[in-house]
Amino acid sequence: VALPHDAPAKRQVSQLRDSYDFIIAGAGTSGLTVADRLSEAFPTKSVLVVEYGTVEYAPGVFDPPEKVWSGSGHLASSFNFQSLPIPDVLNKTALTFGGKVVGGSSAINGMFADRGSRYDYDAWAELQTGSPEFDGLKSSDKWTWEGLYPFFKKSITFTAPPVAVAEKQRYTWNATNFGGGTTPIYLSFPEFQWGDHHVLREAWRDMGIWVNRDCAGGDKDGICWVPNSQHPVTARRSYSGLGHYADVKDSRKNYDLLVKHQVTRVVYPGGNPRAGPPLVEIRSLDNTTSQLFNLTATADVIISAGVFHTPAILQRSGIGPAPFLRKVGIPVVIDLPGVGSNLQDHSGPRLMWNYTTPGNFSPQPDDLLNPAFLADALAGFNETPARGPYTLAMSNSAIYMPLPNMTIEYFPILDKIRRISAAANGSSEHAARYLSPDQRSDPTLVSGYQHQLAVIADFLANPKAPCLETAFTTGFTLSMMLLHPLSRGTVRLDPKDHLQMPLLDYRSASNPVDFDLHIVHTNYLRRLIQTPTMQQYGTMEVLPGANVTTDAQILDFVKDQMVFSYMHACCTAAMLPRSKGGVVGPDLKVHGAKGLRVVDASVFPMLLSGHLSMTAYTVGEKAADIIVRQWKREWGKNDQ
Ligand SMILES: Cc1cc2nc3c(=O)[nH]c(=O)nc-3n(C[C@H](O)[C@H](O)[C@H](O)COP(=O)(O)OP(=O)(O)OC[C@H]3O[C@@H](n4cnc5c(N)ncnc54)[C@H](O)[C@@H]3O)c2cc1C
Repeated sequence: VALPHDAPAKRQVSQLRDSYDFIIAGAGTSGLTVADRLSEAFPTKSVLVVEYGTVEYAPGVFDPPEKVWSGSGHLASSFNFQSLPIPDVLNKTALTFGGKVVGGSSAINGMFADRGSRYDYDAWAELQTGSPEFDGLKSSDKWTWEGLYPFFKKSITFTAPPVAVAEKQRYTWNATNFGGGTTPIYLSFPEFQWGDHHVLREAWRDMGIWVNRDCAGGDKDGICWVPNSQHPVTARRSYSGLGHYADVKDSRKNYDLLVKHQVTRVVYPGGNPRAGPPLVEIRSLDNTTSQLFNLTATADVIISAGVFHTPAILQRSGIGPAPFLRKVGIPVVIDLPGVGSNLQDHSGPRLMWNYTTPGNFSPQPDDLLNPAFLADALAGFNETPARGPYTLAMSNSAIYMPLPNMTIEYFPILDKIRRISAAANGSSEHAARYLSPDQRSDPTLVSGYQHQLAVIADFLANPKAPCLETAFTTGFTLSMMLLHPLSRGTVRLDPKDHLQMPLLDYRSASNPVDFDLHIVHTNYLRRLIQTPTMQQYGTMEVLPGANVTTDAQILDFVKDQMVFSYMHACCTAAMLPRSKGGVVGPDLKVHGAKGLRVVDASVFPMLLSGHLSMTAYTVGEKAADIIVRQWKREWGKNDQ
């Protein structure tokens, strides 16, 4: 395994070629996937990736020298965002992050390597209907579960655990759903579990939740095991900075990486978006007073700067909602209202408890305070294969619960959503009312949002499509993640300084149906406390707490304890028809622009029933396949 900090990178514009065939903005999860595939497919063509951060060592979520388990670990460099105040939730602010390093967020994330449910991706395709460019796709080219499944497999290499480990931890999986991939993005099951893990899995079963032997094949409901993105032998973090750069760089003379540079915008000479590909304007971050440089791509410019910076680059380029661009003094190149709209993230409060009759939950994180246990843990991490607590990231099992399985009273919620989705213009329930004030008058955004609400209502009615995720982490607490929020936020340039971090308006629970769902989740999950397994340890609820009983009290609890971002923001440059507020088409090309594509989590049309990295890799793989096919046709076979 190559070490990421050994990988060569360029740091000055003077080290670059005169021009490149492909230029990619952002060396993150999707961006490096695309760069790897393009440089592999076209050895005589050149690929440049421009990255804001630099090449760093990216430790796992819990790696030495850490001596106290925190569940977040010492991370590589990140962008730290604080959102604007959230009026519907006590004017609190959301905290969220993004990787600022080669590897992007795959270098700092929780290493929970799951896929969404088949219904998520089929919902994407449903939202994409109604325009010829999407409707005309053959089925393998569609952005459905079936259309993505081969790329999920291609994007990773899964290694089954040794039999003894599988038996000890009772891991189950279906190799068919993982097999075939040889890409060095490694997925594996850790050797170690904290002692309370199997207690909780038992308690989930007491609740009547079924065990799903494999959740990577699209059927994602019940109790799931989830692999971690880590090497099967060393248990070190596996991420795009390694698998799609350091591991392949030596054999790719046509693949360059420029670090410590910000892509500020793309420039269409004469402001004509049909005369592409555009120039890529960058500035050095070693010397921010230095001049701006323009780089030339002959084939495509691909923006992969992540869910917050991708819309910022587009807006600085004059591609975005025209009224906003005019307000902040940017000449409009393409009026595209969807740029920076449709922001979604997983949110929810946490359930907490104490055991009054402690059981034998050994080993527990506190054991690390014992010098002998710690010494063995540190030694185990350097053995081959690695063993012990440092092989476990944060979590690798979770429950995925459909709404009809959590409450029999879900019809009123569906009714509410459907009423909002179908309400006529002018009605007090009309969907527009739930969008931010600057978006309500845009018919494309409203129509796209109406369709999303209708799709979410169908999704929530489906007894196989999950609505709640609760992932195990040690420490007597469980997060109640709302998988398909109805609220939508925005990302906008900071009018005071366009080059700085964009402003995030999370607008959590601006559609109050999200509160209804949080209440269902809380009522449902607190039943865990009363299960025989938990009661044998005298379990007492700490949060919400015994005195919180009515829905009104639970609502107050939700507002008080809400985590606004589980670090799964998406969808701010959605792959949807323009008539539904979309930003890119099925080939990832920005609507109305030539030679400009977006490939990262921004293009997801809607949030999914899982964490995002595996889908970000997969979108990168499918996008690369589309781009390679298009340019192979264009350049002819002899040129490859
Ligand atoms: C703290 C955290 C924990 C998470 N935990 C999990 C998890 O456990 N499991 C999971 O599946 N998902 C998790 N996620 C989500 C997942 O990792 C991300 O959604 C996914 O990796 C995003 O990929 P991306 O390609 O869209 O963007 P990124 O991987 O974030 O890449 C964007 C890249 O663009 C660069 N960039 C930004 N602006 C510019 C610019 N102007 N010029 C040049 N470069 C720029 C950035 O530095 C970055 O390298 C987590 C995310 C975070 C932040």
